Order: sequence, then C-alpha cells, then structure tokens
Amino acid sequence: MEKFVIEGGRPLSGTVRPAGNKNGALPILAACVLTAEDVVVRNVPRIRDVTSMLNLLEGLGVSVTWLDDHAVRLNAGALDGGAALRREDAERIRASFLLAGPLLARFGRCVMPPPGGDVIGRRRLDPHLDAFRALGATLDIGRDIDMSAPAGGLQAGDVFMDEPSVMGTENALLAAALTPGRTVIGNAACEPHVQDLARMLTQMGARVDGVGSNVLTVHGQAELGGCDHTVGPDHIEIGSFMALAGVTGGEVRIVETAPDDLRMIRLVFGRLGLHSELDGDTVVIPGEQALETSKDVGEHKMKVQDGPWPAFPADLTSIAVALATQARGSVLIHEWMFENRLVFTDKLVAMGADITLCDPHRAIISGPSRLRGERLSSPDIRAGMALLIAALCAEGRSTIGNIDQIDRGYEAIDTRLRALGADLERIPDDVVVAVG
Ligand SMILES: CC(=O)N[C@H]1[C@@H](OP(=O)(O)OP(=O)(O)OC[C@H]2O[C@@H](n3ccc(=O)[nH]c3=O)[C@H](O)[C@@H]2O)O[C@H](CO)[C@@H](O)[C@@H]1O
Ligand SMILES: C=C(OP(=O)(O)O)C(=O)O
Repeated sequence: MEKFVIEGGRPLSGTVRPAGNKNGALPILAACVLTAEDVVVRNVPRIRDVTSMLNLLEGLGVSVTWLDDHAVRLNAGALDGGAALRREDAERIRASFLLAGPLLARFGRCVMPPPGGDVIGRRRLDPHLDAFRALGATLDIGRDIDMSAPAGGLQAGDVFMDEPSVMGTENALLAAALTPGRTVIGNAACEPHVQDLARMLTQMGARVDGVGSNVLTVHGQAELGGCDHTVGPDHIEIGSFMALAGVTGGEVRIVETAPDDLRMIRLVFGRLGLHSELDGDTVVIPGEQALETSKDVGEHKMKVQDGPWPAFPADLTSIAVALATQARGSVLIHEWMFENRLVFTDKLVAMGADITLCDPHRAIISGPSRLRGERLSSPDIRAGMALLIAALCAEGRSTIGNIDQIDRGYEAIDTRLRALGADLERIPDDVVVAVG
C-alpha cells in the first residue's frame, strides 16, 4: 500500500489533458464480449478499474493486446460461455456487472458474483435485473445471480427503468444490441458515457436511436461486428482539475475536452465563484480568482443538488464541497443519490473547514476557511480527490492513505499534478511522516 505526501499552498498552473472517461471505458471494454471480431478501444484511461475489467475479460478467455499506452485490442472469438467470472476480480469493481448483458445475450446464460465498487451507500441492481427480465430472461437470485435466456435467446421488447440507472441502462443497451429486433428503453440514463457506449454499439452494427435522450431505441442484430472506438474525455476528471485550479489559484488550461458535456459543471462551479472560459475545446481557468458563492433571488442560500444527466453529476459533489470551502459565503450541497458520500466531510472539518453535516445527504459549507495539513485517508475515489484538492490548498503537509481508491479512477494523478507544480510524492504506507 502507498500514500501521498503533499506540501500544500502552491498554485497549480499549466496545461493538462483529461484521460478517457472511467465510466465510459468500462462498459465499452465489456462490449467486446458481444462479437467474435477484433474490437480496438482508444483513449483508455490507465486506471485500476480498467486493469480490473481487463483481468475479468482475460479470465473469461478474451485476448487483450495493448497497441500503445492507451489503445487496446480485444478479441472474444475464443469464448464459448463456459468460463465463469473470477469472483475476486468481480468483487473489485461495480462495473463487473456490466458483463451480464453481453454474456447473457451472446451465450444465453451467465452467473454473476456480487459486484464491488465504492461503498458510498446502497447500490441497487434491480434496474439491471428488471431490464433482463423484460428481454425474457429468468433469474435465480442467491448470493450470485444466475441468469438464463429463453430457448432461442433473449427477445427484443419494451424495457422501462424504475429509475434512470447509469449501468442499468448500459446493461440493457448491451443486451439489446445482440438481441434481434427493436427494443425500446424508457426512463433511460443519458450520461456522456451512456451516449458513448450507444455510439460504439451503433458502430458494431446495432443502431441506437435517441442517443442523449431518456428513450433509447435499439435495433438489435443476431451478430455484431468489430469496431475501432475512442473513449470520450472524462468530464468528472475535468471538473476535478477545474476545482483544483480554483482552490490553489493558478491558471490551468484543460485541453481536448467535450465542451457540451461541461455545461452544468461550468454553470454550478461558476455559481460557486469559479469562472472558466472556453477556447475551442480547451477550458481555461484564469488564475487568482476570489471565489464567492452567489445567492438565489431573494438573498436565499445557494444550493447544489446532483441528479441524473444533464443535472450536476453525483460524482462531483465531493469535489464541489472541497471547492466551496474556499469560497466566500455559504452553500447547501445536497447529494441525494448516495447515503454515505458526504460522510468524508469530517476529514475536511479536521483540516479547518466550516461544514455542518445536516444529515447523510446534506451539508452546509461556509467559507473561505484556512485549511491545515492533516493525516487523511481516502474512503472512495471522489472523496479521495476532494481530500487531495484540500491538501493541495492547505497550509503545511498532509498525508493521504488508501490511495488505491484514487488510483481506481484517476490516471497517474501524482505525475500529472507534479507537472502542474504540485509538491506531491507517493511513498510506501509504512514510512512515518509528520503532518501539519
Ligand atoms: C461504473 C459507473 O458508471 N459508476 C457510476 C454509475 O453507477 P451506477 O450505475 O451503479 O449508479 P445508478 O445510476 O444505478 O444509481 C446510483 C444510485 O442512485 C440511486 N438513484 C439513481 C438515479 C435516480 O434517478 N434515482 C436514484 O435513487 C440509485 O438507487 C443508486 O443507489 O452511476 C452513478 C450515478 O451517476 C455514479 O455515481 C457512478 O460513478
Ligand atoms: C462511484 C464511482 O464509481 P463506481 O460506480 O465504479 O464505484 C465513481 O466513479 O465515483
């Protein structure tokens, strides 16, 4: 195990290119199981969750060949449906469950161990299972979930999600793509990564209409072909770099973004006082901004609430909390999706932040606070990044343990932050370091 040692208080400045979207790459890699032909995926982020997904695929018999640092060729031609998912790999990531749709559609049966992922509250699988049932599957639910398609395979049909679950929609898309006929997915999620997967499936031969909306129509095929697909930029990582620039005060340029995916993030961060500009597809965060939260009409306290796309992303609420600690004024942050995501704010309080946790879903942050270096540990990917942001703007030295969590979703974050001027080192966990 390793930890980060951070000397805070330095402005970060320079240019950074976002990695490919973690939550896009995972379903896109899983989609290779749908075809016996080669699938080439480019702009793959080199993060732990991707390694876990590739281990799972290799365990099933998929051949995995790296073409360069970020491009991988996958071939699932040798699969016959006989191999089981390795339990320890499946339990490592939430996205392991994304293999259910492709396996069920191609082989008519799969046995899924419980998936892993961030422990940030209750995480339902019901929308996934409802979708498979709507396509004709029968399920035997124990600790593992054993799913079978009817004789002759899944049947195209009408799927209506009980909530716009991101991975639930992706699993429905993956299964429907290899199910001949027209499947309509209603109340679908439409995050950028869901859109990216739909575009890839279209390239493989299953046309998906309605991409970007909450009704997707999939024209599934009995066979799908290979493709060459490039994963889109990670808007959550871009939001994280924006907040980092804002709290440390340097000018940062984030190149090769998808500006349309950043509208809500720029709007909400703008209301937290963080001004950003677009220069083509580059996001520019000017340096030395005096952050100040705006008020709603009538002098009411500003509120940030996440929601399904195109609302503010749940995965950026922890980052928004860290940003708000440095803004003059106060803001209510309401993370209504996940029960435990705001629990980490006690660590920011220990650093000197003024945060009142009203209940597990709502926190009031008043700022600006002078943060001090602390001994910290990362409970999940985004809280880990929020703590890193806080440590980089704090006075003195901090350490952050359990950084496997950060490495799950952010590629070579220490190297990339050092290139922006951060004083940050990765050292073995058992080396004792004074903080403060
Ligand atoms: C690998 C991956 O892609 N993970 C992402 C995916 O997880 P995942 O696909 O698991 O998340 P879901 O969209 O299924 O649901 C998230 C949670 O919010 C609840 N919920 C969700 C939507 C809704 O309208 N009502 C509701 O109550 C669900 O019950 C669940 O507890 O989407 C989440 C929500 O954007 C992100 O935080 C995760 O990073
Ligand atoms: C919650 C997240 O990931 P996962 O769904 O993979 O646990 C995240 O990316 O913030």
